[in-house]
Parts: sequence; C-alpha cells; structure tokens
Amino acid sequence: MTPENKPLIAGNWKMNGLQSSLETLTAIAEGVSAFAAKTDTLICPPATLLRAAAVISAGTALRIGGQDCHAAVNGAYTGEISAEMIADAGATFVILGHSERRTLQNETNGEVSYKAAAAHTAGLTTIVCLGETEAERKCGQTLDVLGRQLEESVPDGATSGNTVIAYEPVWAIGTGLTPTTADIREAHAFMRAALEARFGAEGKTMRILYGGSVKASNAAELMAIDNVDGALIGGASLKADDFLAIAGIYEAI
Ligand SMILES: O=C[C@H](O)COP(=O)(O)O
Repeated sequence: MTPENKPLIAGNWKMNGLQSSLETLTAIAEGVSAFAAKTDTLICPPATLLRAAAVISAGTALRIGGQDCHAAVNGAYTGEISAEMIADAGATFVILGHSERRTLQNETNGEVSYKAAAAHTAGLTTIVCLGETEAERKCGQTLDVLGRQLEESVPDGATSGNTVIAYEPVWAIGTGLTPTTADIREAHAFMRAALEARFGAEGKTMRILYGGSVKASNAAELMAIDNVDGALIGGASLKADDFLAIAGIYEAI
C-alpha cells in the first residue's frame, strides 16, 4: 500500500436495500470520518440507491461503488448499466467478477477483464474478485485458480490507483467459515508475487482485500495478516454498527 492507498474496508450490500436503507448509509457516512486518517471506506449499494448514496456521502470520507457494470459504453443492452452511468451517478468504485456473478451469470475471466477496462476508461476504481470453490480447494487447486483468475480478469492498464483485488473463497461467502490464517497468508502472498511479477511497482502496492464471513469478531485477526489490505464485507455491512466496528479496526492494529 502507499500513503494515498490506505487499507480499504468495503461493504457489498448485494441485492439488499430500499430507500429506507439510506438511513443506514447516512449513519455509516457520518461514522467513518473517525477512521478516515487510517482507513478508506466504501459502500456498494444496489444500483437503485447509487445516486442517493452518492449525494448523502458527498463531503464525507465514505466512497460509493456499484456492484457490476457492462463492458460497452452504451447501447441496446436491456437492463444493463454502463461504467459511465455508475460514474455519472457519483460513484467512484465498481465491484467486478464477484463469485455470485461468475457462478449465477456464468461470467468469465475475459468478461471481467473487459468490464474492468471499461470501468477504468470511465474513471472508476475496480474491485476485481477472485476465489476458489470448495471443490477446487479440496483438489489443491486454489493457487492455480487464483493465478489464472488474476492473469485473465485484470486488464493490462491496471494500476494501484485504479485496481483493487478481493480474494473471496467462494465457500467462505455467507457461511460463517473462513480459511485458516495460514491459508489466507499463503493466498495473499501468492497474489502479491503474481501482481508484482506482472505489474512491477504497481503490483507491489495494489491493495488485496480479503472477503468471506468477515465480522467484527474476526476482523482484527484477518486484517493483521501480511498482504491483507482490507476487507470486502457482505452481511456485516448491512448494519451501521457492524460495519463501523470493522471500519475502525485499524485504529487498534
Ligand atoms: O462481497 C462480499 C462477500 O461476498 C462476502 O460476503 P459475506 O461477508 O456475507 O460472507
């Protein structure tokens, strides 16, 4: 990480959040200012809340992001949202390649890379998600899977300023399960080496988040692991107190 790239605590609301949820977002936007010196914070709400969330967070330390974007600039893609539309709404980040999309939408590494390039063109910072399935882990394929996903999902124009990596073991998402500290250390060290080999100094400082059942109870242990530069949080980001408890973790590390 670099001084301008502090650890990042990001919340992915997934398909959760109505207009009434903006009260929670307001509480988060107000609360993260206490941690802004040490920690970057981000909430990625559903697209229906993006503009309102950007208006609420304007002038605060909280950043807003989308959860996906189309690779095209515009056109006949019913139901899709372009990177430019996310930026136009006032967001500055976008999550791409989340396993729930890779699995449910059969999203490929190549599609993620094209989307990431479009997001960079629109001025967004991408959070590119990677992770092995339980079957791949049991077959000892974790590092092979991560290496291939890194190589094929991250476009050549990636820098530490426009790209964040999120390692999310698929079997740890929403399950309450996490890999061992040793397994997370090994995966993040492997990804760091792969990023440095491909992107040089940019790869050395590109942030690598951990995601998968991060809670206030385990965040300190997880965030203290080498090459873990923050977290991508699902369930624990839906309540302000839960998210702020994790966002403040670097105050104590
Ligand atoms: O994007 C967030 C990840 O899917 C983790 O979700 P979770 O914290 O509910 O396990």
